Amino acid sequence: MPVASDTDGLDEAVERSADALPINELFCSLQGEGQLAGVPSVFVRTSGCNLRCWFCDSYHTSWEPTGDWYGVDDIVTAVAEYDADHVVLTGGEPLVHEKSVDLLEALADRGYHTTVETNGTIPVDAPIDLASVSPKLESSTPTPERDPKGDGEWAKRHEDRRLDVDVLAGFVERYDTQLKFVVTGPEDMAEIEALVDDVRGAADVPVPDEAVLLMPEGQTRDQLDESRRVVADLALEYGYRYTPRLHVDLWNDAPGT
Ligand SMILES: C[S@@+](CC[C@H](N)C(=O)[O-])C[C@H]1O[C@@H](n2cnc3c(N)ncnc32)[C@H](O)[C@@H]1O
Ligand SMILES: Nc1nc2[nH]cc(C(=O)O)c2c(=O)[nH]1
Ligand code: SF4
Ligand SMILES: [Mg+2]
Repeated sequence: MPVASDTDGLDEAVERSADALPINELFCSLQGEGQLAGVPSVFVRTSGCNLRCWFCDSYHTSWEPTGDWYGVDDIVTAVAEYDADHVVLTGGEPLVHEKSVDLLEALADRGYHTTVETNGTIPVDAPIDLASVSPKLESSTPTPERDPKGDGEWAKRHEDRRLDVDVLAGFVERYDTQLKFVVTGPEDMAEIEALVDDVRGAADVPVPDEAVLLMPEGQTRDQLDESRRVVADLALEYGYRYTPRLHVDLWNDAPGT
């Protein structure tokens, strides 16, 4: 069923989020992205997002959100069916849902290592072992030409919301954090450099270059064949870290991977 597309509206989804989480999918795979790439992990994908990246690889959590509502205990039970001690909470944007904090607390109580995949626009206080923050660049904005659904109706809202340096600095200060940028080409680098500088200026802890990850844009193996080498060369040139999209390399765009 359709679920929250945003946190602004007083729709049924937001009311329901008071006692449950809208889950789009829950599966076990290898972490495909970032510093824990290759680690067997259970993925809990919530539905609903406050942004609309034109390239979103999880269309049915953002542009057309769908999912079913589950209580935290039921989610923990489903996670425990798998033989993995890492859990990745993702979406959609998991932090639009207050109940994500309860889920993270329940997972931490049971000894799981938790990663949260987030766009870094919503502050949170929760037991998070790795904050995998993916700040959204101008190249993510759904302009009329790039909008996968309409004629750019979301462009302004996306632009207004996509970056908050103080919120990003809060993640860096509070959690072990990786800043994982989706790179569409060399034109993204000036914005990445300026943003990393701004976060360094706002945070009272260091942000080492190895915590800044460049990830090629691409939802399919064919798309990554075009982008991964360009982005790897940019990582070498700028001294940042490259991250593959291992799951796409291995399983292309198959669901549940
Ligand atoms: C679907 S998002 C969900 C979490 C959160 N909303 C976010 O954007 O970080 C999960 C990860 O996939 C990345 N991503 C989404 N679409 C992508 C694409 N077409 N190519 C590369 N990475 C993509 C996001 O930047 C994020 O790091
Ligand atoms: N294997 C695999 N690794 C991932 N790392 C982050 C993902 C995400 O969608 O947040 C993801 C995903 O969807 N699959
Ligand atoms: S912020 Fe994440 S879930 Fe939301 S549209 Fe962008 S990539 Fe998709
Ligand atoms: Mg994914």
